[in-house]
Amino acid sequence: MGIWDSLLNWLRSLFFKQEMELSLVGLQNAGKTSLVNSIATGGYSEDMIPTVGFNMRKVTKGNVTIKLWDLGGQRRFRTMWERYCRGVSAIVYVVDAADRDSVPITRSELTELLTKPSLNGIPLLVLGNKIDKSEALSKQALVDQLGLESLTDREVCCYMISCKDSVNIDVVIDWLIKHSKTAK
Ligand SMILES: Nc1nc2c(ncn2[C@@H]2O[C@H](COP(=O)(O)OP(=O)(O)OP(=O)(O)O)[C@@H](O)[C@H]2O)c(=O)[nH]1
Ligand SMILES: [Mg+2]
Repeated sequence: MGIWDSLLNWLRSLFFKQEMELSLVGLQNAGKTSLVNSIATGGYSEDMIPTVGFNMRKVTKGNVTIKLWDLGGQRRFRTMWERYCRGVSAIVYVVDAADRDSVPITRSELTELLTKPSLNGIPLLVLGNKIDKSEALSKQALVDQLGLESLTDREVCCYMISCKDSVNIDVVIDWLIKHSKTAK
């Protein structure tokens, strides 16, 4: 590579390099840590350890460096969700779409989180995970049961995914990259 090419590449990387910060929230066992692994390496494991508190991971996709706050979903950790969602480019809310009994709780936790004034206007990506399971809800059923259509004061998007079978992980990454421009 000539010196001009190197210089051009360097300039390009200066202008196009983007950073974003995201928080992953949702009930325990929804698959948040599995999603981080899926985005970072495409790996998947059945033997996951529940997240205690939170983990931070940095993942680079193309020119975008994504800082991910992977939060614990057990009840005792939910009070810290708001703190880690402040100032992020997007909130990613992961739902176990195959655990139908937990949907009312996940809805009330989401509603509670979104009432926080500090999180006003932050885009929300809702992911219905585990669609490899036959009992998983359809996208429309999940949207209805979570009441997503009534959320009108921010951008809301919903995808159905499987970390296990790597379904729609590419669509999630595209959505994240598109939202990196608003990174602080
Ligand atoms: N069938 C299926 N199982 C999944 C999928 N994604 C995650 N799991 C399983 O769900 C369980 C919980 O996954 P985690 O990623 O640890 O869930 P989490 O949301 O991080 O849980 P906490 O850290 O406790 O909040 C693990 O046994 C995973 O293997 C999926 O797409 N399909
Ligand atoms: Mg976890």
